[in-house]
Order: sequence, then structure tokens, then C-alpha cells
Amino acid sequence: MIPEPAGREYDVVIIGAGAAGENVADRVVKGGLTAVLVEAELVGGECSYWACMPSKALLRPGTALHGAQTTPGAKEAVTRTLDAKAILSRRNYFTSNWQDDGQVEWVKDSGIELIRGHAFLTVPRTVEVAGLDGTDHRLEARHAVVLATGSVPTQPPIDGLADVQVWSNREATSASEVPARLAVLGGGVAGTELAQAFARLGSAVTLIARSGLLGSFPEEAAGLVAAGLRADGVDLRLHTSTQRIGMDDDGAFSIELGDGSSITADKVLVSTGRHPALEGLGLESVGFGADADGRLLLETDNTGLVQAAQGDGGWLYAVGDAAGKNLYTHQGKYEARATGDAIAARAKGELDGRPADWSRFAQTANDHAVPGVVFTDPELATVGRSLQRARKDGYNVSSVELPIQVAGSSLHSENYEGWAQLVIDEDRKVLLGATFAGPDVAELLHAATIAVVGEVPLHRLWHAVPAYPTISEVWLRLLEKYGL
Ligand SMILES: Cc1cc2nc3c(=O)[nH]c(=O)nc-3n(C[C@H](O)[C@H](O)[C@H](O)COP(=O)(O)OP(=O)(O)OC[C@H]3O[C@@H](n4cnc5c(N)ncnc54)[C@H](O)[C@@H]3O)c2cc1C
Ligand SMILES: NC(=O)c1ccc[n+]([C@@H]2O[C@H](COP(=O)([O-])OP(=O)(O)OC[C@H]3O[C@@H](n4cnc5c(N)ncnc54)[C@H](O)[C@@H]3O)[C@@H](O)[C@H]2O)c1
Repeated sequence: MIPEPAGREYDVVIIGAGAAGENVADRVVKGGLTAVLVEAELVGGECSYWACMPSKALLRPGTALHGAQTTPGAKEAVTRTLDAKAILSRRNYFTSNWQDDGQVEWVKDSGIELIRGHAFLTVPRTVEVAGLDGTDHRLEARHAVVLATGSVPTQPPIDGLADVQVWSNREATSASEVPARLAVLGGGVAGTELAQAFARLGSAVTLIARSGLLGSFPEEAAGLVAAGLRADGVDLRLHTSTQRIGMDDDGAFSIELGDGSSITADKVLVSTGRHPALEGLGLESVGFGADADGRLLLETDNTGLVQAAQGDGGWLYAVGDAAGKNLYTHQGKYEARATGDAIAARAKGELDGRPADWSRFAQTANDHAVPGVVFTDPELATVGRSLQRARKDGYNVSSVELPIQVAGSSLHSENYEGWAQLVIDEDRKVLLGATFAGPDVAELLHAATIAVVGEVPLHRLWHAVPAYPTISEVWLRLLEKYGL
């Protein structure tokens, strides 16, 4: 039981100092309010230390080397393989060696207060903190409490899994050695990226997925990524269930698969999805209960305000992975900017009720204009609605697809293989979504995001001339194929 500490008042109390929490704090302070961030681990959160940054640092050298190896004239200069030690050391640099001093300095310089500890709600607007240094705090929020607690890995119900020590994204992205044999469970974004990273670092990788690889992306695009992984020697066991995981006497993992085969591995990475980190936050004490599956989920409006919160109902917000909408850093930061600005505006009486779509306080892009990149080689970049989603949402929809074969791609590398798709609203003749797959297509994505968000009519998009010779010329080919 925490002793009754003296309460301290802030305009806004933010639980979790990941990318989302940091951005809410920054916006409310810029809006003239006081803010305190409470962080139980490292300031900067998952992305900085165990997710985006280290995984991309592990992937990038392999992509750069492969780029040279597929470019005649450069490939002759490639006489060695990847230097795993140098890559791990560059990864350490990008995670600041798992030290958060730099981010703590930014927090202080931004006028935000920081408390290190585990925070939980007790009554509306009141957050208790069990400080990491043994000091307890009670924080009263005048205007808002923001949950920015991120997400945690979802453990699949596999026999034996609970009895063995497997890798999550944390152990994989902070590994100091490259395992000889790595098994990856899950064919989503994290599993695919990390399978390729470790294969290129030298592991013999087997990826087991109960459905296809990257099942939420168009088949043609995911197929190119699957081919890339196979070319790197990854043994893809798709549409295969995992029955049991155990450990042999020699310390190796033994994985029994649904097709009757088995795999032996030195490490097992479980990357079968994540869910909002809402447990242990005292949400029950402010009226929220778990659903039938035992999961806590919060419903938020377009400003991140949690619906049906106890008290006056206008004090609890959730952003980033904790809100459970789009599990991407960039989208969490977008939510945070809107939420922070909305809290500040409401505090000053400048915003009442639900803001209009596309106002600075509304997370309008969240529903239908979310960009995402899978940083494998080849890359996969997508924004907006997929064809299936557009149909499901009731649009009169068409699509146009093409392999990427333009001057820019042929110059990029030998045997460049890519694929592109536009999803079109036939009634308004605007883009609902776009997907690109191929080497170095990630940088094509923002043009598509602008077209989707801006609802640029196709006849106007026709005048957006791609520079020659770039891979972006595929835009022209797609519009020509559409009939322009
Ligand atoms: C392997 C991997 C790679 C990824 N790569 C990318 C990528 O390339 N691009 C991309 O956009 N996204 C990527 N993501 C997703 C991205 O990491 C998340 O969307 C992002 O980190 C979410 O940010 P957040 O601020 O919501 O949560 P987090 O970064 O998880 O921050 C939440 C913080 O809250 C703290 N906290 C939790 N509970 C409490 C409590 N009770 N009291 C105090 N503090 C608490 C935690 O310690 C944590 O620091 C990746 C994810 C994984 C797993
Ligand atoms: N480049 C990026 O932006 C990036 C990279 C990695 C992760 N992320 C984010 O992190 C989140 C988590 O990544 P992730 O790859 O763990 O999740 P995911 O949702 O992308 O993929 C999870 C995979 O696990 C499979 N799965 C689920 N339950 C299973 C079970 N019981 N048995 C076998 N397979 C099962 C699913 O079918 C799916 O293929 C994602 O939502 C993503 O947005 C982003």
C-alpha cells in the first residue's frame, strides 16, 4: 500500500514517455499548460530502443550491400560480406546504448517535468506514482490525464510456450550475438523485418506463419517480399500452425509444426502481434472493465478523448499504441499532436465538443489515410484503404496495378522487380489508397499520402509530372493504364 503522499497539481499528467507521450507533452506545454511525464522505463519508449530504430539499423546495411551487389560496376567492388560486429555496434549507436540522457535533456529543455516510476489511476484525474527511487507521488490533473503507455506483445496460445524463454522484439533488437539458428513465429511486419535482418547477419532463419506472409497487404506486394526473404535463405513455412515449443537437453528449442515437421533453433522470436498496454493502470478504478476475452480496450473520439470515462467525462485521453488504432510511431505522434492541441484548446475554452474533420484537433487521417512501410528488401509501402477495405466501406471502387518497369527502376539496379497499385474512388475520381513494393520504394509513399489526404482529383494528378528518370515514373504509367 502506498502511503498518502502530498498531491501535486499539473494541467496535464501523461503516463508513458514514448514518442506519443513526449509529443502530447510538447504540444500542451507549447499551448501554455503545465505537464508532467511519468515513465517507468526509458524516456523515448519502445521505438527508440527496441523497435523502429534498432530494427532499421540492423536492416539498412544489408539493403545497402544488396543495392551495390545488384548494380553492375559497383558489384565488382563488393568483395566481402556484411560485418555483423560493425552492424551491431551501429545499432548500439542508434539506441544510444539504451541510455536515455539525450531524451531526458530534451524533456527538461522543453519545459516538461519528468517523474520516473510506475503510474496508475485511483480516482478520476488522480494519478499515483510508485517512483523508481522509492518515492511515491500523487499527481492531480487539472485538465487531462493522457494514457501513452504503448503496447505489449500478444502471446499466442502455443503448448509449452509459457515454459521456455523466447525472444520478443526486445531481445531480438538488442541482441549482442547473432544466433546460428533463429525461428521466427509470426509473418507480420515485425517477424518479416527481423527474419531478414538476422538472415543477412548470418543466422539460418525459419519463419513460421499460420497464414501467408504480410497477409494484410496485396498478395503481389507481399509476394515480392517473400521472394526477397527466400533469396536471403529464409525458410518460409507459410500457412503452417505451431503445435508445441519445448527445449531439448542441449538447450536448443524444438518446435513442432502442424504439418508434422519440426524445427530446431537456438533462439525463437515470437512476433505474433501486440495489444495496448492498459493493464496495471487502475482503469478498473475509473470504471473500465475487461471485455469477454479479458482484454481492456478504450474507445476514443477523434481527439483521443476516452469515451465514457468516469468523472466529468472530459479528462481521460489515450494516444499512440495505447489507443490501439494504428500501431506506428508516426501515427502515434500525429495523434499526440492533435490530442495535445485539443487539450490546450479545451483548457482555454477555445474548443468545445467534437472538432470538425481536418481541424488541427482531429485525428482525421487515422481512419483512412495511414501510411506504413515494411523496411525489408524489397520494401513495401502502403497508404490508405486497400481494395478490400474500400469495397467493405461501400465505395464504388476500381484499381490499377502494374509491375514497376520504368527508366528509373532499370537504372536503379539489375533485374529490378517492383509492383504498384492505386485504389480509386470511381464516384469522385480520387485516390483512396496506394501500394508500392520494390527496392527503395519507401520514399515514393509520401506523394501518395498527399494525394490521398488532399483528395487530389486524378485529372489534376495527371499534371504532377514525375522527374525523369526516377522510380516515381510509375505514377505516370499507372495513370496512363487507368485511361488518362
Ligand atoms: C520490432 C518493431 C519494429 C517497429 N518498427 C516501426 C517502424 O519502423 N516505424 C513505425 O512507425 N513503427 C514501428 N513500430 C511500432 C512502434 O514501435 C510503436 O508504434 C511505437 O513505439 C508506439 O509509441 P508509443 O509512444 O505509443 O508507445 P511506447 O513507445 O511503447 O511508449 C510507452 C511508454 O510508456 C511507458 N509506460 C507504460 N506503462 C506505464 C506506467 N504504468 N507508468 C509509467 N510508464 C509507463 C513504457 O515504459 C514506455 O516507455 C515497430 C514495432 C516493433 C515491435
Ligand atoms: N515498419 C514498421 O512500421 C513496423 C515494423 C514492425 C512492427 N510494426 C508494428 O508493430 C505491430 C506489431 O508487429 P507484429 O509483426 O508483431 O504484428 P502484426 O499484427 O503485424 O503481425 C502478427 C502476425 O502474427 C500472426 N499471428 C497472430 N496470432 C498468431 C498465433 N496464435 N499463431 C501464429 N501466428 C499468429 C498473425 O497472423 C500476423 O501475421 C504491428 O501492428 C506494426 O504496426 C511496425
